[in-house]
Amino acid sequence: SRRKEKLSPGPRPLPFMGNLLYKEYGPVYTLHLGSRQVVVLSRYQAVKEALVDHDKDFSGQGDVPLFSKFNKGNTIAFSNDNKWKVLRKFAEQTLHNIRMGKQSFEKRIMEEVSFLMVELRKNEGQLLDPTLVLRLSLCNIICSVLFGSRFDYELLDWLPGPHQRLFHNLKCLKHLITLSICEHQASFDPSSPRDFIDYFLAKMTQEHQDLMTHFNLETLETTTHNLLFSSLEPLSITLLYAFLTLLKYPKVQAHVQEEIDCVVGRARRARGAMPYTNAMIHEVQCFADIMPMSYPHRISRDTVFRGFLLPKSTDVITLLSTVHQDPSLFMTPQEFNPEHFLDASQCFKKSPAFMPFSAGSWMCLGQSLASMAFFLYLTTILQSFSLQPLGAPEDINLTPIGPGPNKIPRPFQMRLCKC
Ligand code: HEM
Repeated sequence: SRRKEKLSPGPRPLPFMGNLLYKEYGPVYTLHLGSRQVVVLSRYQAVKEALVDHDKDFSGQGDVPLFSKFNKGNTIAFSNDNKWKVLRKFAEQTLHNIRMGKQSFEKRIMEEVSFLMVELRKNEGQLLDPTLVLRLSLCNIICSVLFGSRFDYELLDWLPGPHQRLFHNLKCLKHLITLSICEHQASFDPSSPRDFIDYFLAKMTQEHQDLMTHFNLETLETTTHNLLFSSLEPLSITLLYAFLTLLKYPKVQAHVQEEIDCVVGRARRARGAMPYTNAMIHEVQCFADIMPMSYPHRISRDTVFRGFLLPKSTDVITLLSTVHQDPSLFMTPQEFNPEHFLDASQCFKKSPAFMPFSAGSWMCLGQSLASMAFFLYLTTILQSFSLQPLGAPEDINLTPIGPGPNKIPRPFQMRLCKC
């Protein structure tokens, strides 16, 4: 009965969260962040029940003031109900069309990997901090999907100001997008869309008489920006973590290389044929756990969840990191162990607790692009090079730097040695 329902318990106020709080308060608790109350969900079962089984109740957009200020609710993440549905559906369909099209994801990624390999070969045998070159390369993949073009690595070297500005200065990115949209308009052929911007322009033409349409130039700018901004950081951080982890665990690296040698050349580079490599990539993503929580969501109607009343408009945070460390689903959650994703016959085994991209209807839009990029980057690089650390592997520190919404690996250098 409703009388038994109570607000979820929780500390007040506490500046941090995670597994410690789970131990004290269980999988559902309330945090008081200034004047706001936020309900926090931990571990696989509660997170999955909220994001997948109760997705209609948890379907409101939470608020992240920085984003709302910049995008004014005019994009996919952090837009209102109806706009989110329309833009999200369009973006999903468009990314699917591009993935399956003549210039598929795979072709775009492999083209970029070949440029990266030329750059890496120039550094063979030398100490290299791979951060910048990887970022540029991954940025080019996203640019290829969104704008149909890539930047020359040398050209980027000549851009004024530190490179970080290109990635972090929101206004600078917006300017780049505006320029690209103008170029697209000048060469636009509705019968053969080349990239995300062309698909959006085609939709704008289709709906130009609809006064209520969400498809206009301003939304095109903010949505393209949203896709660029949401993708660059997680893609490069994950790949850097993959390198760092392979440096720390040379046996895992050797195992992956054996599998590559055995499969590539005989068969197409395919994830299905490379279970250990696939397992390693899944494990890196869970272990690195670069986005420890999903974006905030909001309860869309009064909801009873696991015996607690969550009133309409309550903000909810799901702690993905507690899913990745859930001992009921991972044998050794504190250790890097690709066996988490292998069965007794060493075949790849999915885990329901694999949630780096979150789950349910809010799940990351870029999952298939990101997964394909990790696989093709890692297999191509490890086919040609073995990665060697600067010091002893056991001294490599995998703990992330600083507090912040994302976990970022410590800067490192490595040597690429020809296999
Ligand atoms: C390793 C790579 C990536 C990781 C770990 C990652 C992770 C995530 C997570 C955890 C969310 C929040 C989901 C939620 O609120 O429950 C998210 C949302 C999102 N991601 Fe990614 N992402 C990655 C790459 C990408 C890429 C490549 C793209 C673009 C092609 C992308 C576009 C987005 C967008 C647009 C959203 C907002 C979705 C919405 O609100 O409906 N992400 N991502």
